[in-house]
Amino acid sequence: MAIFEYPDLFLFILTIIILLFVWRTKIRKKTSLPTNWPLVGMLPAILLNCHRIHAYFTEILIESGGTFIPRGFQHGYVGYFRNFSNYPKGPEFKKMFEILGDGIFNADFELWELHRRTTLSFLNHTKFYDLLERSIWEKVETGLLPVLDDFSEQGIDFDLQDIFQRFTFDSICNLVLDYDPCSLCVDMPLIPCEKAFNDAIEALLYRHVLPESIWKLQKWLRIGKEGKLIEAWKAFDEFIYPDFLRDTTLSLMFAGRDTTSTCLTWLFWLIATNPSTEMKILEEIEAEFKKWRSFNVEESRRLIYLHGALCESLRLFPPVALEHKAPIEPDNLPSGEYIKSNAKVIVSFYSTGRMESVWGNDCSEFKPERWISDSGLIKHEPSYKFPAFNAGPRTCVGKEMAFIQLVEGNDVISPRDSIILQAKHGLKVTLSKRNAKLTN
Ligand code: HEM
Repeated sequence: MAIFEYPDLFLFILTIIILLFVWRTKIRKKTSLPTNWPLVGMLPAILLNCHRIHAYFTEILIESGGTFIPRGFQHGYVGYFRNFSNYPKGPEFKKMFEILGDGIFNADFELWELHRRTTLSFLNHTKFYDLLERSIWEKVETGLLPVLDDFSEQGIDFDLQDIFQRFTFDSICNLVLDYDPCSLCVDMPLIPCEKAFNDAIEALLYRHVLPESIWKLQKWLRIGKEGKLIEAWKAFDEFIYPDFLRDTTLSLMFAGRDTTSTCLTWLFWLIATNPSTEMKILEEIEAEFKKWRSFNVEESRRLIYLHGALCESLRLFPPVALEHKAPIEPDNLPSGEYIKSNAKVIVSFYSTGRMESVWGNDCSEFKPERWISDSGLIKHEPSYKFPAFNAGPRTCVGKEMAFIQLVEGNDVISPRDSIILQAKHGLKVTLSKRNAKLTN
């Protein structure tokens, strides 16, 4: 070849090519934006980051100014929305969450309005909060306390997330089915329906990431996460008699079990890794109530710092991390992006909580203080800034109920025991009595 007759020129061109390659690799390393490959589009990057998908989407959104249009794996947009009536959840959402049938989460338009009115009439009933407080407190006394005491006496480590999941599962069954399955007791019985929620939620998350054809194939072959989802479905139908109320009941159980237990788990992880926060929560309880004792919902409103810690946990780890929308009419997003009708819009609540542009430079730090105003009260943040309970007409109807459970869950542990974080997978902890620990 002629070029080999001019070795200097050959070396020069080779050096330029290598430099270009190194430069491109370096530039690419600095960016989180996925490469758009022929045929497979952005799927490889998405699959590589599957294990940290929320964090990955956050990096992408920060880099692209809040709105991102992925290509090649699904028709999709990740960003923010407005104009509620144009943004139902759409048929794609229902396909993914088929397990919830025609319940409130899957419903749009008239059916959703009907569900919402019915659910609110149940939750707004004058006797509801008395009943709720009594039933949660009973669960704390007959379930949570004895189980924690037992683990503490034995000095063995256990999964706190499992405890909280059992706590919220029993509580929600009590309210919705008027039946307490007693999954939270010293024997820690295996109740298939209770465990089925974990498999179902994992499979539903994977459906967001994998192309529809792949998860549908897995479903057909009954393998992987889809196989587990089929088993979970069976467990639900064996637990809740599949009549016309099945979808309503299961949706409320979905809403009430994992959200609150996830929030409690993350809160305790955050407290365990931020010891000064733990001390401040304890000092506040001591200052308000003088000595350790249980407190009711009304009294709990005086615990401003604890409230701030809960909001901070929900900001950093919102249990519902995403929201789906599918516009009826084409629209322009606030960022100016044009979206077609029926495009899938995913709003990331997780990312909103971790944007410097929304929460400031210290957005990744756990700081309950950011929720306390100069006058020492809880700061109200607009729901579009703090969407852990969603924003707009589809705001969570169980927010008050969730806060009651969250506070009662803390009521038990904070004053009594100390948590030592031990290991990964769930939240492995050992519990030791605070007084005993102090005298050691
Ligand atoms: C920390 C606890 C909770 C959090 C963070 C939370 C968050 C949310 C979010 C983000 C949504 C919107 C979901 C969507 O539209 O796709 C939602 C909806 C809903 N939540 Fe909660 N939730 C919590 C606890 C509860 C509890 C205890 C209940 C009571 C049963 C409940 C009942 C509902 C219902 C029925 C909806 C559907 C509302 C609608 O579509 O109009 N939630 N929740």
